[in-house]
Parts: sequence; structure tokens; C-alpha cells
Amino acid sequence: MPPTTSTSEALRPIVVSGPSGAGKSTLLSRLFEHYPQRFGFSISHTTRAPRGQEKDGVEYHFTTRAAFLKLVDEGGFIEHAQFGSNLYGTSIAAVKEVRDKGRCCILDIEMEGVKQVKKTDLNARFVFVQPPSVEVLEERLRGRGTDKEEAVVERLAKAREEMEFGRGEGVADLVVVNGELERAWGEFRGFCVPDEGI
Ligand SMILES: Nc1ncnc2c1ncn2[C@@H]1O[C@H](COP(=O)(O)OP(=O)(O)OP(=O)(O)O)[C@@H](O)[C@H]1O
Repeated sequence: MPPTTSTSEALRPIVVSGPSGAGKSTLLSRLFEHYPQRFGFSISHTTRAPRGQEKDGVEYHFTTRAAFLKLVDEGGFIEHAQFGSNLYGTSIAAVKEVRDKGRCCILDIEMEGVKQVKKTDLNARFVFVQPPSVEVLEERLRGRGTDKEEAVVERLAKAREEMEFGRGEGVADLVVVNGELERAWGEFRGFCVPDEGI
């Protein structure tokens, strides 16, 4: 039986973007906590070897460098990057796999990735998380205590660019300004679970 309109609507991937420290992980962990069955992340590709009990298609799609690069050439990735000597990426096919399993795929990606998703047939919805200001963002990044000073400075420089991008015409279906957390969560949840009528 083909999915009903409301089901297929609920299965449209959701792209969550915004500067580092804006609160994406905070909002997403709440979403997964409230709706453990409804959402999912895609499984990334990697050229690194499996460790311990890791299985292909579970933690990662383990692949050779040649196969990875072929998929890059074919335009199969939304985003990919090299860390150390290994390549990692999020493929369009992996996002579709989540939908085929009946879950709404959440993509937590950066600006360049957002641009790529817009070029695909994924029919995604886009939410952009903004900090109330660069000053507040700085406080949160320092408060989080996970980044070294150079990393904070680098993240802030990039944040200005990302904030500008997110405000652009037609970029986001929803911009959530993450000032007061409960309010931001309400808006985010309403967007991600529109059928709940909260
Ligand atoms: N509304 C809020 N009010 C105050 N602090 C917040 C709020 N939202 C998030 N924070 C805090 O700000 C810090 C950054 O949030 P978080 O790690 O969720 O950002 P992020 O966008 O996921 O960053 P990254 O892209 O680097 O992973 C965390 O310490 C978090 O607890």
C-alpha cells in the first residue's frame, strides 16, 4: 500500500543546521528522547577499518577508498571529509535507507551540506538553529568547555557566516532562535512533529 500523504510528509528528512554552539545537539537529544521510534540518523560511509564488534551497515558502511571516491565522483554524497587518513561521508542513499525503514531521517549538517541536500531529490525540510547573538554564542561555547581557545575563535568566525546564510531568503523553512530553551524546544518540536498539534 502506498504511504498516505501524512505518512510521507512525516518521513521527509529534516535538515538541522546552524552555527556550532547554537544548540542543535541539545534540541536533537530532546527530540530523540521524546520520540525514540520516530526519528533516525543515517549510517555514514567510512574507509577506516571496522574496530572490535563493529559491523558493516550498522555503525558504518565500511568501504574501500576506491569505492568511496567513485561514489564521490557519482555525486552520491551530501557531505564528506577526511579525518586523519580516512574518509567519512553521508550518502544520499543512506538517508533514503532511513526513510525506507519508516523513520524520519535527521541530518545535522553544515552550510555546504545544506546546499548539497537542496540539489538532491530528498525533498527535505530545513530548520536553522540560531543563537540569540554572537555574544551569547561565545558564552555558550566557552561554557560548554569542550573546545580549546583556538577552536572557539575559529567557530565564532565561521558562526557569523553561518548565521548570515541561515537568514537568507528560502534557505530555512523555520529559523529557531535558541534563547530561552523551553520556547526554542516548543518551536523545534512543532516543526519536527507537525501532526501532534501541540
Ligand atoms: N537555550 C539555551 N540556553 C542556554 N544554554 C544553552 C541553550 N541551548 C544550548 N545551550 C548550551 O550551549 C552549549 C552548546 O549547545 P550544543 O552543544 O547543543 O550546540 P551545537 O549546535 O550542537 O554545537 P556543535 O555544532 O558544535 O555540536 C551547550 O553547553 C548547551 O548546554
